[in-house]
Amino acid sequence: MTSNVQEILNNPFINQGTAFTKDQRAKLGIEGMLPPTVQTLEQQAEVTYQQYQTKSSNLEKRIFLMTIFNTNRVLFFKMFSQHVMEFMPIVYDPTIAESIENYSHLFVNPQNATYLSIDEPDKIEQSLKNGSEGRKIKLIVVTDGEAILGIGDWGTQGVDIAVGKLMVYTAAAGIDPAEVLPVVLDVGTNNQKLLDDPLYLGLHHKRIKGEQYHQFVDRFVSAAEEIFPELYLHFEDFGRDNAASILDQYKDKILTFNDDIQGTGIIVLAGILGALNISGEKLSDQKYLCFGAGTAGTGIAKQIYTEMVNSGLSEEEAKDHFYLVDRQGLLFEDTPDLTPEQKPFTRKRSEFSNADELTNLEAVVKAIHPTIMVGTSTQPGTFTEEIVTEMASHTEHPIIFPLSNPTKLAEAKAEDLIKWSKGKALVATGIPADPVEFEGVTYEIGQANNALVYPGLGLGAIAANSKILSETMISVAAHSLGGIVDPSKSGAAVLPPVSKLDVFSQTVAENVCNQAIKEGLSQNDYKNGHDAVTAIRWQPKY
Ligand SMILES: NC(=O)c1ccc[n+]([C@@H]2O[C@H](COP(=O)([O-])OP(=O)(O)OC[C@H]3O[C@@H](n4cnc5c(N)ncnc54)[C@H](O)[C@@H]3O)[C@@H](O)[C@H]2O)c1
Ligand SMILES: O=C(O)C[C@H](O)C(=O)O
Ligand SMILES: [Mn+2]
Repeated sequence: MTSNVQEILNNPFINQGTAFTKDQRAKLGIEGMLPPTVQTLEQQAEVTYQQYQTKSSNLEKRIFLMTIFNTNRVLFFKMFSQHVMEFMPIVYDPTIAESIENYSHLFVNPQNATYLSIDEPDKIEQSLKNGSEGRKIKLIVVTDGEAILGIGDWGTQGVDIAVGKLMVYTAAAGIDPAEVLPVVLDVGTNNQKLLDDPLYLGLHHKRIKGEQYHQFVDRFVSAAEEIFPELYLHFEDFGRDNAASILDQYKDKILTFNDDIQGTGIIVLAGILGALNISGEKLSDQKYLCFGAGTAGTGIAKQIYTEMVNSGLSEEEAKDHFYLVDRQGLLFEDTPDLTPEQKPFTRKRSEFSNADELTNLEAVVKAIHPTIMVGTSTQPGTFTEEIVTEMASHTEHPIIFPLSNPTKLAEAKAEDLIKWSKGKALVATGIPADPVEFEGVTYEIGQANNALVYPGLGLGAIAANSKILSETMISVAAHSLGGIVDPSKSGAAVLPPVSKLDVFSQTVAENVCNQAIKEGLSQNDYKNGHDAVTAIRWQPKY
């Protein structure tokens, strides 16, 4: 049995370590259990950051930060707030990919996550209660690990994406870390390497599909809604066969969000609006090419289509701006194996004299002359020099977003895109990219990663205790990201910088919350978004 005293120092939600004052130490009965000098949070953050700097690899840095996270949440988030730009790629994408791939072998602590097994569905309710330990959970990030970033199926090891996404929620938008719960639905894995590894910590069987899978997901959703009545339920990295159908099943009934579909849709729309602000062009003049029409690719296309319709185009007119390319090449009405999300954006073969040849990206780019090309294909290096120069020869300001994560999967590097297009391309990448120097101009590269928007969106929806997440709340979020970048400056980024993440998350949250209030979706008494958001925003302090 653990004594109460030990529980205090082992509970990251209440532990303050060396910052416990003499009075607190006496009251809590922990005198003599810490060195005598009482430190300030600032001193703790300083000494911990010094230790962090001695770690040489990014993975070691992440592992070190996780020990702080597991020991003392306030200290962890204090440091995160002081070093946002530096910590984002360590805590989150791309380093998180390495941590997921090696999870079972690196395991030391479950990080207050909840692990649900499809083999024991009767334990869902109790497991959620155990995991939350009486905390009032308002935000769950759940994954089933099937499509982690672009690295595929990692089974139970995918839990780290839920943990990492939640860390960014708190760092960016001040969601109280005691009110969140990372959840993994372990339904098996088709990753043979994991199945063959006796040390793999998840279920050692293939993924269960069909009715049993859907019942398990539904039972989890019902239990979570029942146990945590004010819940915002965030789905992350589900596979292409399930992500959109699960969202459609719940989006009009509960407050839920799919990050890969909606979060990515919002950030890419915001990036395109930023790019058009720089080029002075109109959205309705653009030709949009999606490369990799899976969960994210079709989610983005739908968001941009919705924006076109909202700005006055008919549905038919708006659809005519889209071209989707997947494994089969350009997607036509009669292409085999279309997903339900791809179908609305397919083309007619009769539009092209060489339709049968449009089986690869280069041929499609030559045939359609896109002005926007967004990569969510998981295929590295596929935005080649030939393709980019061809695109740039037909449009003054090609908008090119290689979004596949992590770094090793990106369709192109920002530096190459700027160079190949002779500085014409307006670029954003999924992972952080350094500024690019080209012919005397410094090009800032925006990060089109849903992390720039999901925290503010969630904070706004939670502050409103909204009934659902409406399309207009989503659209408001996309439009909130303008204004921070000065588009008249040469080489300006298409999106605001991660260094201002906390500032624009607040703007997004207030606007989203106001929209919920306006639509009558809010279930609390606040009259405006500013008050509602400010009231719940958590700060790292003792
Ligand atoms: N930057 C961001 O915020 C962000 C957000 C979501 C996803 N992503 C990235 O996008 C990528 C895709 O994620 P997803 O969740 O949509 O996965 P997904 O599996 O649903 O979609 C990938 C799609 O690419 C297609 N594809 C595979 N090989 C191809 C090829 N050779 N040519 C054309 N298409 C091909 C697949 O058939 C599939 O439709 C991942 O790398 C992910 O990290 C980035
Ligand atoms: O996790 C990220 O970095 C973004 C996105 O959700 C992805 O799946 O790639
Ligand atoms: Mn994702």
